[in-house]
Amino acid sequence: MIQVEGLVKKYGDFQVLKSINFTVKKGSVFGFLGKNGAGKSTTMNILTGLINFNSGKITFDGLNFPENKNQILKKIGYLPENPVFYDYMTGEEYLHFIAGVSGFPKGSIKNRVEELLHQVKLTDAKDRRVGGYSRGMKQRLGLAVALFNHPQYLFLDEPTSALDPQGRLEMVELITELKDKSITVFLSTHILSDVERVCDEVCILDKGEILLSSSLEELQKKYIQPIFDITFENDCAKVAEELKNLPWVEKVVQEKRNLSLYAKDLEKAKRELINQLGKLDNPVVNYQIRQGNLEDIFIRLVNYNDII
Ligand SMILES: Nc1ncnc2c1ncn2[C@@H]1O[C@H](COP(=O)(O)OP(=O)(O)OP(=O)(O)O)[C@@H](O)[C@H]1O
Repeated sequence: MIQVEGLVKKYGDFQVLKSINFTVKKGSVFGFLGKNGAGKSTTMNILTGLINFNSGKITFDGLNFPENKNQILKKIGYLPENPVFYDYMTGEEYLHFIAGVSGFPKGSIKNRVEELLHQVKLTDAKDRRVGGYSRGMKQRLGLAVALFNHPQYLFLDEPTSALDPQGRLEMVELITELKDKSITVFLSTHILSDVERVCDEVCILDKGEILLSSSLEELQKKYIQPIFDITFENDCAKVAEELKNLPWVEKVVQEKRNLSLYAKDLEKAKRELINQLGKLDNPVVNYQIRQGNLEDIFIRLVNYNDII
């Protein structure tokens, strides 16, 4: 278990992390979410010992960090956002190189490399130069590096954000397989559908503060509610302004002719919305009530429109 209490990080006068608290349960996949600049990489860099922090307490399985840094780092694997390789080496050579520099027992290297290449599905590409790998393949090679020493804790910084849908799917599948091996995964991302697929716990960081920390299941129970999606014949910015002011409306998100309405009082919304729409001079061409997902929760909690 990782416990973070009152963690503060400052750069000069700028407080990047404003006394944050969270717990990562053993064996869970912990989704650490936030917009660009929220402080995700800073938190990961602190937890993986790359940078210091100003105040607060961090423990890994009850062991204080950084007092027991060397002991703790042995249990950690880290895949940075943009892993860097020697492009002239093949995937297999690169893993042998990593084994050498990390002091892995010589007699076991060959087997471990083979095992990892198989695990990250690069066996067929092991003799190709890394320079010719796709981004997805490079991320998977980076994952193999992070997994080399059988870590108990794996930190993945935006592992899917630069990938195409196929690459993302492959990475998410690999993370799901790690869950079965009881590795605790700390996954920083802003791709909400990936979080929904693979995470057990979710923590939302916004401007250096934790907005919410909960299991995905609780979050869905508490926040997921139906959403009214309406398409108009014409741009509906004016309609959105009018609806926003109604007492039973929580939030309205509008783009061109489309509008999504989140209701404070669902029963009232079901009855009143139709009446309101009938009074407008902008005809409705589509109206549906849809079950919300994690993206909708985010839109309600923070303005995530710029990243989704
Ligand atoms: N070395 C530094 N010196 C000064 N400010 C920094 C430094 N590193 C990060 N910051 C600032 O701290 C804030 C948080 O940055 P961080 O990289 O942790 O965010 P993030 O949530 O990981 O965002 P992204 O998704 O863009 O990587 C940003 O405002 C950033 O400009």
